Amino acid sequence: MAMTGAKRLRELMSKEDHIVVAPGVYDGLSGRIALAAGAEVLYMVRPAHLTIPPFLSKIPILTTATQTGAGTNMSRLGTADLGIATLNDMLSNASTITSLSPSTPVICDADTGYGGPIMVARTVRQYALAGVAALHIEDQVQEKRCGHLVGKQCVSREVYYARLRAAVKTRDEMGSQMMIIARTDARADMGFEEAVERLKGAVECGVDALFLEALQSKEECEKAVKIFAPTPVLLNMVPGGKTPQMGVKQAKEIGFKLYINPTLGLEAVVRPLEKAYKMLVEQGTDECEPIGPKALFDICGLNDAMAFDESVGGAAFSSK
Ligand SMILES: C[C@](O)(C(=O)O)[C@H](CC(=O)O)C(=O)O
Repeated sequence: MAMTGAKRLRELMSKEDHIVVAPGVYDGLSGRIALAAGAEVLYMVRPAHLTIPPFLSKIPILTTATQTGAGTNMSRLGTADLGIATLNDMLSNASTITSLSPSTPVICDADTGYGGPIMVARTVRQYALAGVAALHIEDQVQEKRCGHLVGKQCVSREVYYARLRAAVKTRDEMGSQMMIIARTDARADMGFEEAVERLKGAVECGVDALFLEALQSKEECEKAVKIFAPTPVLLNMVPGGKTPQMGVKQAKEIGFKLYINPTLGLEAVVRPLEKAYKMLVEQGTDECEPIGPKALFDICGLNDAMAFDESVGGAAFSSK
């Protein structure tokens, strides 16, 4: 099985003096836009039958983003990040995103794994088959919520480790290179020390990287990176969340190997979209600066799809 995205992500993660930056994407359009913006890593990939659209051909192909759970809940289901998206919702969204550019590593939220060890195994298998480069599994209860909300509850260490062992064992049995990232949400209600102990145990379970959710200060960030070295540590930068805001440069200086900003794409669209819809509803007009339908579809590979059709003898889009 080709695991190009996973292999690339491993290469990137092992580069010295390098931090992988993965902007959060939540559907095909946000994925396309992140790719065009030249992000280093996305949560996504491209179908083999499509060549690179001209507007993308000048940007580095090796881009990475993260498929955000919050984004899938909000964008696909119109629900809050309360663990409402199921494996099938996440998987279908992940497949959409990974299909955009197969050489691009896509990192996906796998929440709690969606059940006991047998279900975690199923999740891991399905994500790997969908071309996901890395996923993270956490220790929240099934009725989970966004890691930056209050009132989180965690399962016992034993239950958590069974999830992680199931993930690692399944991945290994498949011969997949997909990375397994252990996330703990214990910091909020159990404290920093418990979160650290949980992740130490996670390393024993054979995971590849660590995600201490909602770190509360710069000092905690520094401590975490130091304690777990050489295991790579991810920083989850949520604008307005529990972790002090820091850019990629500072995160890299601290020693994080992976920087995700899951809600960036959501934050960027909500207010402008709200404004545009309101204007039409309330004033019967719009103030957008149109780029027109053709340019809109070009963002999603219009030219490329038409060229493909013609190259195999299709006549529907031929200009002749
Ligand atoms: C990383 C995360 O799990 C996600 O859904 O992308 C969320 C992000 C968010 O809701 O702010 C998280 O729990 O941190």
